Amino acid sequence: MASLLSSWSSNVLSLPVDYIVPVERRPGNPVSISKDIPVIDLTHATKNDRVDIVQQLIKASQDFGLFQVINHGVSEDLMVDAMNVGKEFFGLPAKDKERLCDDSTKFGQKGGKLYTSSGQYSRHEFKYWRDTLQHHFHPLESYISSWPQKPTKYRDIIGEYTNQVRKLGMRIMDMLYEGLGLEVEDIEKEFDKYDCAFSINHYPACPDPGSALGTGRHCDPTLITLLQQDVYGLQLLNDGQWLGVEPLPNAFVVNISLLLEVISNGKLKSDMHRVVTNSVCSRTSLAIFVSYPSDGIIQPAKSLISPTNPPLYRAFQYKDFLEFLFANNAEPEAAMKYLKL
Ligand SMILES: O=C(O)CCC(=O)C(=O)O
Ligand SMILES: [Fe+2]
Repeated sequence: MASLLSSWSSNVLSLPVDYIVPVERRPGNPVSISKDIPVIDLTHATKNDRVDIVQQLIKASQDFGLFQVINHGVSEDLMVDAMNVGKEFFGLPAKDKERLCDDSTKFGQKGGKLYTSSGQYSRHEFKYWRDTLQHHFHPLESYISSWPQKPTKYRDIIGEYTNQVRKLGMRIMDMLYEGLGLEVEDIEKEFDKYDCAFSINHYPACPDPGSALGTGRHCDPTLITLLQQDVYGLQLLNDGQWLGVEPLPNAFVVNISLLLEVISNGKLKSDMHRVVTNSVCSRTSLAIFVSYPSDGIIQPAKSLISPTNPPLYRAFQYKDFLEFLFANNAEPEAAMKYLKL
């Protein structure tokens, strides 16, 4: 297993050659922060304004495949604590982290992963400038004992954070289904079937941001992803143009992901995004991925299909799709070819 970037990157003055991205994949001209990406206030989402908010969510999902939400109900203090604990984790001495990179630890056996660059380190022709800690969290009692023990507050804070953000994800899914006209009897029951994962991504300051990437362009293979970010770096491809996603205090970025594009039969679009680095400071992001269990069958919702609205995507078992993505380096074009009829 390759050594974590956060254990050595502060000792290098120039970008190691295996991190140099081919010219056509480099960040290119500076991308400015877009003021067009919708920021949706959920304050009154349970009251009279709900219909209006649902419409805003659907429109943003169609126009950008990405939006931000504010006044979402997740405690702001908790957001600060979770971000701090994520930073502290990557600031730990190398020996405390590298232990978790070994799959044979309790952490690895429970499906937790700590890796550098991407889950496919050895297969990539170049490396990404990032480290990631990822693990499951629901139901909490099944996973918490395998989570990192350092920082000492990690389990308490991330346990409560994932619980609250999962609930927010559930509310957003509920509203998106409502906007699509999909009947879901009991979102809480439905959501209990959903598989959720949590990631902390850490992108140290980079000696040559123009030649490197934090995360390559991709669409998430989930239903939705909720993301908290502290420093600029996330970019969204919209109408062939990269747009910068503004880091807003106390906001969550919500990505519409591939499974929701399929279920909505293309009514909602998954967004393609990437992460660029900077030379001044590190960047940390916290992500909650909401998706199906791997044995689930994904297909366009029956109620959205009619003779005039034929299915545009095929039915597939989620785990087959994940295997396909793995074999194809998560290339967005290959993913679309797999999904579309
Ligand atoms: O760090 C970010 O802002 C985004 C990371 C990401 O796209 C992912 O983990 O899927
Ligand atoms: Fe992503």
